[in-house]
Amino acid sequence: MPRSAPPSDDPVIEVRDLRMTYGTTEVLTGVDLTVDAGEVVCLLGPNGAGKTTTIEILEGFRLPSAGEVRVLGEDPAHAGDAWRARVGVVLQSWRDHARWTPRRLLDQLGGYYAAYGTPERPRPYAVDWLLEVVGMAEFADRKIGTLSGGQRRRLDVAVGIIGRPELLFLDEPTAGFDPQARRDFHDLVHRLSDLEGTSILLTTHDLDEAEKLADRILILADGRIVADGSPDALARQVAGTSEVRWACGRERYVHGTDDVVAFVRGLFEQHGDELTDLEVRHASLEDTYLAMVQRSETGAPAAPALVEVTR
Ligand SMILES: Nc1ncnc2c1ncn2[C@@H]1O[C@H](COP(=O)(O)OP(=O)(O)OP(=O)(O)O)[C@@H](O)[C@H]1O
Repeated sequence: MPRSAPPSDDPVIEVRDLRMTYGTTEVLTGVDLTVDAGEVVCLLGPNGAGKTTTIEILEGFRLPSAGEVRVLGEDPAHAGDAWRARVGVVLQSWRDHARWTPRRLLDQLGGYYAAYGTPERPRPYAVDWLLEVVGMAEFADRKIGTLSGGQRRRLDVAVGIIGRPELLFLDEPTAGFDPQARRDFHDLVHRLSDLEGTSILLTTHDLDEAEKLADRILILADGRIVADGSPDALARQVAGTSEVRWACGRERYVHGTDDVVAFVRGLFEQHGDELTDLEVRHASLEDTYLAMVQRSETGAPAAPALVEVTR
């Protein structure tokens, strides 16, 4: 596939004060977020926080109660077919056309996008290439109805990107994937982002996946975005971000610190040759995430992720 033109400077997604109420329940209470062209942004949040609601509003499948939403420069609620051809959506498990083969389905769907191709961004992707990159080449000519859950999920991804989208929405894309399929999928996201310049907004509950894929992480809790930054930048916002474990003779110790070098230097000065073991663990995205969500729920400053204990 040819490399696409470099992304423009305009944000691909701009959301201001987005609100969503179901009945009397206010699920989104003022979401502000921006996604720049070419970014991979991961939206995290507890169950029921409103991630799917937010994504569906951005996809134009759900009308918000209030707020300003621009996706690729348009309001998704009123955008037309040309806009939709530029946006990729991976929906939950493809169940239609059980007697068709993945190749035929992708051929058919790809045909709809041809009219929206441009010299810089020809559409759709070549079906053989796509079948290969989503790891479906060996199932390409099987009936869709006979595919396993994980194989079908790969087909969902292929269906979502056949039109060579500039912006791709992925709502829990790897749920049900085995470790190999998950790794293949991560490679695909990197490929789309690095080689195609595709902007990607995804949700996941797998923090390891978020850390691997995201340029930037957004945490949605209590109806709004409570944290926004790279995994490293978020970790630095949480106090006591590293854990030092050491042993002196038969005694073992643990201490949380945000200045590992100074602390370890002090340990050597104090114990020198008596140290028999030393291990440093930096706060994981999970530590950071849990501290941030806890802070938003209680309104209190994030508790140090690690507490000092001995033995
Ligand atoms: N059509 C609807 N009618 C009424 N309430 C809804 C509707 N859709 C979602 N909700 C409620 O809105 C809240 C947010 O749901 P949403 O699916 O957006 O959360 P989520 O963050 O994607 O959750 P999860 O991580 O569990 O997938 C939940 O309390 C849910 O019950």
